[in-house]
Amino acid sequence: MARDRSENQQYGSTRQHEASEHEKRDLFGKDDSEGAAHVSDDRLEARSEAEAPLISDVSADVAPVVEEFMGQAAQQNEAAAEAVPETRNKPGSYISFEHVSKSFDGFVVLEDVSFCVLPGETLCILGRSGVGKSVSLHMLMGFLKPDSGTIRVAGDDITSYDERKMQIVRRKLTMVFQNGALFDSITVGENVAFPLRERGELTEEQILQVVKGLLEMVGVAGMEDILPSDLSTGMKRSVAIARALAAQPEAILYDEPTTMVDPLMAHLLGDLIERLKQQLHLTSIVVTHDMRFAKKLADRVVFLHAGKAHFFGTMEEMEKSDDPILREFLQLDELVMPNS
Ligand SMILES: Nc1ncnc2c1ncn2[C@@H]1O[C@H](COP(=O)(O)OP(=O)(O)OP(=O)(O)O)[C@@H](O)[C@H]1O
Repeated sequence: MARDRSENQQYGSTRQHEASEHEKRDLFGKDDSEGAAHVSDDRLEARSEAEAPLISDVSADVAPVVEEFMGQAAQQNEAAAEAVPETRNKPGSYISFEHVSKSFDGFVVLEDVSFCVLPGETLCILGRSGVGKSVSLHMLMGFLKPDSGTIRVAGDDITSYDERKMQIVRRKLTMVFQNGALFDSITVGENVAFPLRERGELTEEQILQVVKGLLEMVGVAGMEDILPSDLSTGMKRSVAIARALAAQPEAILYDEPTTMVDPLMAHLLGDLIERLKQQLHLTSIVVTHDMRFAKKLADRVVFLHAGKAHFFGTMEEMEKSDDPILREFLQLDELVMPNS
């Protein structure tokens, strides 16, 4: 791995996080529109900082089972990182796009695009509307195929994989869609239990415990019996993250996680994604328009523009760049989202 893992909070730490009264007041003092009304004080308290151990949000009655489940996930992700072959004595990428091109009916969306994501790293894909950010995620998931170029996941060239082989890749790589893509006719609990039941490794009692713990972890405790249609947009995304975690993936792709949620919910989702990265060593790709979100999460960013990967590097490098296209994008963002 590129980064010293000892710096990262290991999953299952016993350090308990307690938000100070001051921190709590700060959170509630912020602009609080639609989604915040659905989030209780208790949930916010335990999740007000990215470094709070995930297990600290889980009830004592289910903590042992959840801790074992998440410990397995963390170990699996470390092993996956080790298994990626090195490239010229450097850590190999977990995900890579190599000279990828994609057109629809002659309309070029991506042309010779290359970027990579190291194991355990978070890459943000940035760019204006219609530049191919979602198309890139859909190609990674195998919903679309590139016209040319190579896409690799966990060291394997998946470019020409058929649906059967892609189903195996999707056990390692899962996507959290903007609308959550939950099954509307079954409850939140059944949605999260779905991947656990498919794997068939846990007893029914353990499944219910893991579901309860995962929902607590993502900030929607006690929502097991609710239908997805009764949840706010932000809560649907939280449940979608819980369902993704239930599948114990090695990497998660997030499509616009902060679109259509209020600033507080965006902050909570950002903290959650950060904690999953630090504590489960999950590799992540986040498509976002939200530069503050990208600054908070990204190890590196790829900026798509006019079909090309116009920039690929750290956020700091992007902000320092005097490239006129990057400057225009960053200035537009400052106009749209002035510092509060
Ligand atoms: N299945 C498809 N068939 C035809 N055109 C498509 C298909 N999927 C995407 N496109 C086109 O590809 C272009 C890029 O779409 P994409 O959804 O990746 O944009 P984006 O960068 O994610 O934009 P936004 O930020 O607005 O979501 C758009 O012009 C879109 O209409």
